[in-house]
Amino acid sequence: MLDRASNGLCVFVHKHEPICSFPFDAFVFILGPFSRTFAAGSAPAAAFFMSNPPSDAGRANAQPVIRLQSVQKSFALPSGEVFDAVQSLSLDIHQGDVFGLIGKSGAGKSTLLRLINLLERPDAGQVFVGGRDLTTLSRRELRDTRQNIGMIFQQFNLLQNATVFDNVAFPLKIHGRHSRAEIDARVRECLALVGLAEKIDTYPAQLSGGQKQRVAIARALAPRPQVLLCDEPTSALDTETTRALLETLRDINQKIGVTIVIVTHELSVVEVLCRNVAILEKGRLVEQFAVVDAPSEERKTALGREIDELVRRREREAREPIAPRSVPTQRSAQEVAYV
Ligand SMILES: Nc1ncnc2c1ncn2[C@@H]1O[C@H](COP(=O)(O)OP(=O)(O)OP(=O)(O)O)[C@@H](O)[C@H]1O
Repeated sequence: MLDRASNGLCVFVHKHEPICSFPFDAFVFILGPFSRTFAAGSAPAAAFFMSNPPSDAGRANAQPVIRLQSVQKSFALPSGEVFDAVQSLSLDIHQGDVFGLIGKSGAGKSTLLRLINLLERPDAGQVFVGGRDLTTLSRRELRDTRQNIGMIFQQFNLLQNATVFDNVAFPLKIHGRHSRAEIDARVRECLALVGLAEKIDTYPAQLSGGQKQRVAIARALAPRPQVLLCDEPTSALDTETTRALLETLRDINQKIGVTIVIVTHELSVVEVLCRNVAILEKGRLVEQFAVVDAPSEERKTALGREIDELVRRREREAREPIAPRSVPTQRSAQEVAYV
């Protein structure tokens, strides 16, 4: 049985005992795509999966996989005032891209990301994913269309009392239209993709933070989405684990062409992973550019200039010859001999 707790957590209850819990919106999001009501005419998500990212030339003419048109989102504050979190924002993201959303705390990054799958419904504007305007869909149609949009969260949101296998299989089982053999094969495929094949029978508590996030990625990819939304996926991870996870995300993007949209406050994440970036200030898009482009003197924002500086530094490091080994001094040679 499922219950919604007052603290916003979704709790699975058996004989009045809570079995596991995680944020309600995460549950709605994971569950949503796997309704039994898969309409015959809905977006053919599977057809998109395993497609290669188009070339830059092809992308220039292609329809964006995500199109936000003048989206607006406000929240009512306890004081009675209205806070404009996202203000008349338009944005195109193309198939196969790795797209970063950055900005200061409170700039509206997470709200914007959640507008893409309608975890937040815009007060105005349109949200197109895979060519469908999500704002016009019925609840049932939206559930079906969300098959096409995976999402991972900062705190992983795994089912603690389920094995890695069951966590990844969860969305496929709920959908109810896959055979056991299909689910088994798909779970193994996704775990191999994130480098966790050997952890299939372990529980989340036995995994490191980085491994938990990989399980979350595998679960998000299980239904073969066209888009993967990542909300601060490395914020709870140390530097080394972050680097490994970014490599995994890049690898996934290159292997299966899934479009990645990532919210982060770490500029190094943008520099290492993203092809394009949008900078938000007070709910508005103030700058957008291709990270791979040569640094430009025309950057409008401090964050844009900082990303340029990171790119320049990386280029300098790549050009610099490897420093020659220092010749040991007489003293250090003695120390080596002593050891
Ligand atoms: N449900 C809500 N009710 C009221 N205000 C909200 C709600 N969700 C977000 N906000 C407010 O909207 C603004 C933007 O929030 P959002 O989480 O999108 O920002 P962010 O750029 O992701 O910030 P951070 O980097 O700190 O996570 C913030 O001031 C936040 O307090």
